[in-house]
Amino acid sequence: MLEILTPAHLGWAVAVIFISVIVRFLLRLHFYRSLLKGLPGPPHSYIWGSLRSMNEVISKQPKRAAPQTFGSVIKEYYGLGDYFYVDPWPFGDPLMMVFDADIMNQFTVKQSMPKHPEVEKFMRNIGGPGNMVSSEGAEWKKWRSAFNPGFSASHLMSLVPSILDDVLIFNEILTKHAKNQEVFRMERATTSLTVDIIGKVVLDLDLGSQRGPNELVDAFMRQVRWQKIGAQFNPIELIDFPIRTPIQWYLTWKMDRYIGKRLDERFATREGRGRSKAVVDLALEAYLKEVKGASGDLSTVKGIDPEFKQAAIANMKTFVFAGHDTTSSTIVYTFYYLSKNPEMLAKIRKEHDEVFGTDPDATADRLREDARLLNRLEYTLAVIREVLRLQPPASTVRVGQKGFFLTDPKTGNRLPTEHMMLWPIDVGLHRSERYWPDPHRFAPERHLASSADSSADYNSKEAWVAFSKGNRNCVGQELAIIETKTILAMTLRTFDFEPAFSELDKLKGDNSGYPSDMSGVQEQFGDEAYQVQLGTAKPREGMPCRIKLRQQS
Ligand code: HEM
Repeated sequence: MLEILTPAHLGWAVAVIFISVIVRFLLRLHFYRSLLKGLPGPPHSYIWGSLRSMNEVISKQPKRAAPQTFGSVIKEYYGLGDYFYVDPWPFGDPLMMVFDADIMNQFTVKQSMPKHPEVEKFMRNIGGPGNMVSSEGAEWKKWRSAFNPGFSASHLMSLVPSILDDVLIFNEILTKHAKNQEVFRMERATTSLTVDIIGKVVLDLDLGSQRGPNELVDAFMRQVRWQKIGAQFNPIELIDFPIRTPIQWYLTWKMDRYIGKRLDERFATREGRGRSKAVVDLALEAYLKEVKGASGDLSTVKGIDPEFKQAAIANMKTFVFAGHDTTSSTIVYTFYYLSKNPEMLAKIRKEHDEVFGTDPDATADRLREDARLLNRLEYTLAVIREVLRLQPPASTVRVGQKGFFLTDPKTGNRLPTEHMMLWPIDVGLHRSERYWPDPHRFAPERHLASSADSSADYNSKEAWVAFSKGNRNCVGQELAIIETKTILAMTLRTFDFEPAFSELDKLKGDNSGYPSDMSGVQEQFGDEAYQVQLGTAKPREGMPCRIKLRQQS
């Protein structure tokens, strides 16, 4: 045998493998480059696809800017229309970037196209197989219906007292920062707050991450930092897998073990507990329904089936992730925009005085008595919607299919989607002059039904997509709004907030995972608080800031 394998044979084998790899590469290059022929987009070449033209624009942006912002700047730089195609192969699939609400509706509402495989890849380490964000069809439906009761309006209102307990701790932390007169990263504080809130909603557990370290939260935060953002935006991801992959496996194992234990505990103690709408208990309820079957006999069920348990864990993790990251950024950006717009800050404070009385310290009691007071915060809701318009933390990404064409509403042209990633660009829709006059201006009035502001355009809500649209829209949107309103009601009249990007150097090496890097371009859309990608899109550098107690100022 060994005699047959001469060096010449080995040489030939290597040459054949090498040539096949090259041929395959060239065939795929030809395939992808031909796919976009004649379609609108930035300058495209046979060798580079759209990579060079993308780079021309992206290199002028802050180096850590969130990829979801790039579509808008590419559109503006090359003067493109409300949809166009980009070809980043071999770093990723061709993208169809959509800035038109009608076209977006065609693949999210009229027909809900499946999530792109990149979503599954993104969720693999944060959720896992069977998670609700990336699953499809019967599996997705099963979980969405199982969890829906956990997000009913009446149940969410019943959560307000528990949210208040966590916000009171948050206020103690802010008070300490105010008294110490120190610069700190607001995003760290709001993330611990929203994690603690979601811990109760999902696991019926006080994770206590505002007070000190927690194993699950620590693993989660590290996992988010190791999350890929796509090789087309960060090419290092093509080669760093020997380090990234084992770390991600380890963190997944830690999170699964923690949540698995909680599931077992809840399973063992399920009798004697009344009907609970914590996500963990809704998952168990779905399981018991499934195993009970037609016979209705549960006496033989001694534990949770491993396959079901794995999917339940994936969904718990998904809720913990989706339920804190996005809300945390929204709160931080609300503080930011209000600090830049004192007259709006005065207006929202006035609304809180009117609804809760003029003593801010009595707000928690008022809300414990009647959580429905939150429904009266009309201006506060407009502020939150406007923050989410300018800084949406997440978006949906779908996959095109053979035979599935979109229609240009202006020309009636059929637009191909096969082999494409279909991406409604939230940032682009939200900052489009076509839908929002003076689009970069922070103007909550746009969302009020009774506004004298002439820029308000009430018919344009179809272009507000912060929670996505259609049957895959955000299941946690009401919770996010209730939570954010509660936090704002409890903080805005007690503290004055001030961004402190110029003092970033004081936070260098603070173990937050943020680099405190002030080099290069540090503005996007005329704003220093641009979004970076860390899990979802978050405020740059975790929003360094100073805070003052109002009686101090
Ligand atoms: C301001 C806060 C939030 C924003 C902006 C937001 C945004 C979004 C968006 C854009 C999607 C669609 C993602 C996609 O199609 O891939 C989504 C889905 C989802 N969100 Fe949220 N979200 C927020 C808060 C929450 C909260 C608090 C929870 C949980 C309690 C949550 C749980 C989920 C889940 C489970 C999905 C998947 C729904 C499905 O596919 O059926 N989100 N969210």
